[in-house]
Amino acid sequence: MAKAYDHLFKLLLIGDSGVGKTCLIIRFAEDNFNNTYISTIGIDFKIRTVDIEGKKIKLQVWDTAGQERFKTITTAYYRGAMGIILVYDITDEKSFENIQNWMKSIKENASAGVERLLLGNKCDMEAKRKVQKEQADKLAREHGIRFFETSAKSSMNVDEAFSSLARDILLKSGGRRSGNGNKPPSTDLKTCDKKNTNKCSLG
Ligand SMILES: Nc1nc2c(ncn2[C@@H]2O[C@H](COP(=O)(O)OP(=O)(O)OP(=O)(O)O)[C@@H](O)[C@H]2O)c(=O)[nH]1
Repeated sequence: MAKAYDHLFKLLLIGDSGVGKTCLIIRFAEDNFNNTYISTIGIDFKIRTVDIEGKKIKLQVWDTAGQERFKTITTAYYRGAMGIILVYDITDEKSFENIQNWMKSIKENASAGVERLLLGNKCDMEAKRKVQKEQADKLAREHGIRFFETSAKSSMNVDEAFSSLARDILLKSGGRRSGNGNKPPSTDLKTCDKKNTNKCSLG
């Protein structure tokens, strides 16, 4: 049987607790949104295959817990990631200030040359905005990475952000990556149950 995809890319979302990492992944993978907040415990992933430059790219998107107490578990997953998405909440200045710490954590734990992307989430909450777009634009420029403002709630820029990261990885790899390159700790596991558990089942 023909392979259902040309490339498998592993992406990882990091950022403070509550910025909307899980919601962004759910919007991207399932086109859904829930206002209820259940903090992620440990790590989880979802899958969606997208078409980029005529190639079928299977994206395995890993969700990390933002809480400090899970740091040892979550940083162990940085190494196998081909792309890391740093998320802050545009209504929460502290989550933006902490991006510098998350950048440092990437430097310490991820593979050299990992593609990075900055997202300012919850851009549907304009009235509560604390972080100006220009500040984030500047930070992204300083680090030489792309930046989008997104809303997991309204869908704004969610597909665009994931696709742009996947495209950058594809271009960087020259389309040479095989399906099982950079294997993450549980890449042979196909499904994970919902948030709040870190249990995966064999696919
Ligand atoms: N208005 C609005 N609310 C959002 C958006 N994204 C997430 N939220 C809300 O923010 C809260 C936290 O979202 P999560 O996705 O669970 O946050 P997280 O970053 O995964 O948090 P941890 O698992 O603790 O690291 C939830 O109540 C969501 O409904 C968004 O784009 N707009």
